[in-house]
Amino acid sequence: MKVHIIGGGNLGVSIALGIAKFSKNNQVTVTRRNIASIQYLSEYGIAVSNDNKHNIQEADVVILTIKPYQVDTVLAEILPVIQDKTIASAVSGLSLDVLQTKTNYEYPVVRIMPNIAAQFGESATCISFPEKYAANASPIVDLFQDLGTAPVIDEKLMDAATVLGACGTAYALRYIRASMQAGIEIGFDSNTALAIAAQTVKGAAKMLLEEKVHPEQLIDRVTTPQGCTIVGLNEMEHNGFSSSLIKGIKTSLKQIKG
Ligand SMILES: NC(=O)C1=CN([C@@H]2O[C@H](COP(=O)(O)OP(=O)(O)OC[C@H]3O[C@@H](n4cnc5c(N)ncnc54)[C@H](O)[C@@H]3O)[C@@H](O)[C@H]2O)C=CC1
Ligand SMILES: O=C(O)[C@@H]1CCC=N1
Repeated sequence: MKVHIIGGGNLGVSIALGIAKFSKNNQVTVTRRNIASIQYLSEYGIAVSNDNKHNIQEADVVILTIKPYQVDTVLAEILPVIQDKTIASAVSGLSLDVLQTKTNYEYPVVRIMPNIAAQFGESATCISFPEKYAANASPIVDLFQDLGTAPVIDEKLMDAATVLGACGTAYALRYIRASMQAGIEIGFDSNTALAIAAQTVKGAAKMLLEEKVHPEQLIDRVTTPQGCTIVGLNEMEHNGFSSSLIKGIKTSLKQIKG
């Protein structure tokens, strides 16, 4: 499959690199208004252009990784030249209904919500589409499975998926940063603290994903009675650790829903 990504910014570039590295059956081109900062993608065999219509004719799928306020301009430019190509949108908050209205119900549409770990084959990409476009969506689901996991979900959960799966990258990184700061305070240099904190999160996530158990079952294995883990965990909870995460995630969701 040939993929044309419009919007070579943070997300567009991470998807393009992910495809080049992990999805050998697919080819990718990228456009952006100012291409100076993404010229290096050509080293990965990714053609870049500042013309959204360049390379678009050869594409099977057009992926939109632009900001919500850029959608109308881009659609006005590309719709006259893309006939029945599938449009896959990663634009946050843009529902399939609104996208279909903007495209006059004439194009197969798919909503995708990847995260920037696509570049490392580790995105959690939620996908939804109208049932009538299942056949068009199928190769897109396959592609994002190459870039991590790609569950198909009910569209009413796509905003929630944006928060949990895409914003979630930032939340996880902030946890790592806080651990690193604490690590420095208790004696490590910053590089060592970061390496330990990041690997510990990677290990915890890997155990969860492979053992498919509730996190608390693994926490039980770490918390020695009257030991140092449980007193630290309880102190964090007294200070609102879980509560602040839950409140933050709900606030992010409110922001998307407007
Ligand atoms: N950054 C992330 O982690 C994620 C972002 N998203 C969504 O993806 C979209 C893009 O987000 P980012 O990549 O962070 O933004 P960004 O600002 O880094 O990327 C957007 C890119 O589109 C380009 N662009 C703007 N107008 C254009 C046009 N007319 N033609 C071609 N290219 C144009 C810009 O130059 C920019 O490079 C947003 O809707 C965002 O909500 C979704 C999931 C994760
Ligand atoms: O912060 C944002 O609005 C975008 C959507 C998901 C990740 N970044």
